Amino acid sequence: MSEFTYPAELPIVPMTKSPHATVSVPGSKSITNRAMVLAALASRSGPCELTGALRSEDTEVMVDCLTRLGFRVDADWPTVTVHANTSGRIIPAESAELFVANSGTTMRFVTAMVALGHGRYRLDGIPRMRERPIRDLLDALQQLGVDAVSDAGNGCPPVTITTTGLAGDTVRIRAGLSSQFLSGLMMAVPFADHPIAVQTDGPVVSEPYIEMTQHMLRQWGRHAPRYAIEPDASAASYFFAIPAILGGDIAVRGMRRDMLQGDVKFVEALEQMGCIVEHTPDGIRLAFDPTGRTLRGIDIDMNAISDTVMTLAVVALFADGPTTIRNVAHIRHKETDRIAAVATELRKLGAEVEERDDGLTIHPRPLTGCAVDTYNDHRMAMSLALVGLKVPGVVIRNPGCVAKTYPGFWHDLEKLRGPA
Ligand SMILES: O=C(O)C1=C[C@@H](OP(=O)(O)O)[C@@H](O)[C@H](O)C1
Ligand SMILES: C=C(OP(=O)(O)O)C(=O)O
Repeated sequence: MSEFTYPAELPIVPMTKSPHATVSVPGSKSITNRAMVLAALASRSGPCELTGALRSEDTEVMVDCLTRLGFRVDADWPTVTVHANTSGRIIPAESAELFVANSGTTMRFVTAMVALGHGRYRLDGIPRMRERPIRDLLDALQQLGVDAVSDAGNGCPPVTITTTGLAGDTVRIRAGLSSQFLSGLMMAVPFADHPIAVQTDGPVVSEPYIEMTQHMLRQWGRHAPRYAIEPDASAASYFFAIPAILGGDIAVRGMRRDMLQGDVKFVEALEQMGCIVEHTPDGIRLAFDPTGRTLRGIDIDMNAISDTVMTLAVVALFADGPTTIRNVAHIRHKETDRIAAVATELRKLGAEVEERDDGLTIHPRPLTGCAVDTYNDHRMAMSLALVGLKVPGVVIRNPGCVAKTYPGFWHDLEKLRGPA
């Protein structure tokens, strides 16, 4: 991402006034990457123009993968056009070497997608991607007659998919480590040349993403000539958290309670802590008036909205009692082990944190600013920055890691301060 460059360390300057602002966030990563996959798979029926797409590392690797697979994709961000596929094959290329950096959606969705093709495809990513699970998806593809293997034999990328298309009429898949295995399979099977029933085996994490996939498949039908992408609800969580910490109010344009992204429910967690949520025709406004009151600590199951765990953990530092976050064991397999990472960094800032296999309890304590590590995790960086808006001396290491889903984050945060 050449548009934004950041130093190795970014000191966060506290905000001296409570903000009163309306902000816009970029398009949803999850919807952008699903829309590109569906547009490509449906492109034998015609082209598709996506509007409001997110430009970030996770979506640029998706464009690159589709291009290497022989699809014609023009990215004129935030508009992406997937041209008609006239190759006569569902996956135009018969072989490809694909690199997904650390994009879980791209790795899992494209692995399922290429299984529809005829040929041999290899997918790899950065070292952390080589530690992120994919075995359950490979097992499902094997049931459908595909030679789908983890090259190192450890159930993680790189993966090699050798295929002549999907065979069989039923498949069972586990999605207890990541819902992306199931979403990827659900997007691929409707494009097989015969019906295939998908069944789940055991619990499914991050359920709202499955609903998103189902909903988008219905919206697509055989082919969608145009598709508008919602703004990113996970990105909005950082802005909603600011008035919870500093008082004031922030509205995020385009947020709606009925949007496709489950993470819009993050505002309900803040509401439980004592914030006021207002739904307007333009978006959602979050307000908190700290005069004469404090934020309440809460006990919450965040399985459905786990990308916002770190945002909530940071807000919890400023509550009047402990906050317990439960049922998110799967976030140990994301950009980093997020339970361990957030516990370590919040302790550095002075909080008392109890870490469990599937969550954590944060006990607010007096905080002292310091340099914090972000583990090359965009959400660690964006969440920890919020501490620095209140506590002097917070320095974010490797702030550039926000490029994974929100390259303009630091710029948008700065805009909140208004003219100097
Ligand atoms: O399907 C998706 O778009 C996503 C699903 C979630 O992953 P898991 O299912 O691995 O929890 C989420 O964390 C990720 O950011 C995006
Ligand atoms: C977990 C995330 O991404 P992914 O799994 O798509 O890499 C995220 O964006 O927080």
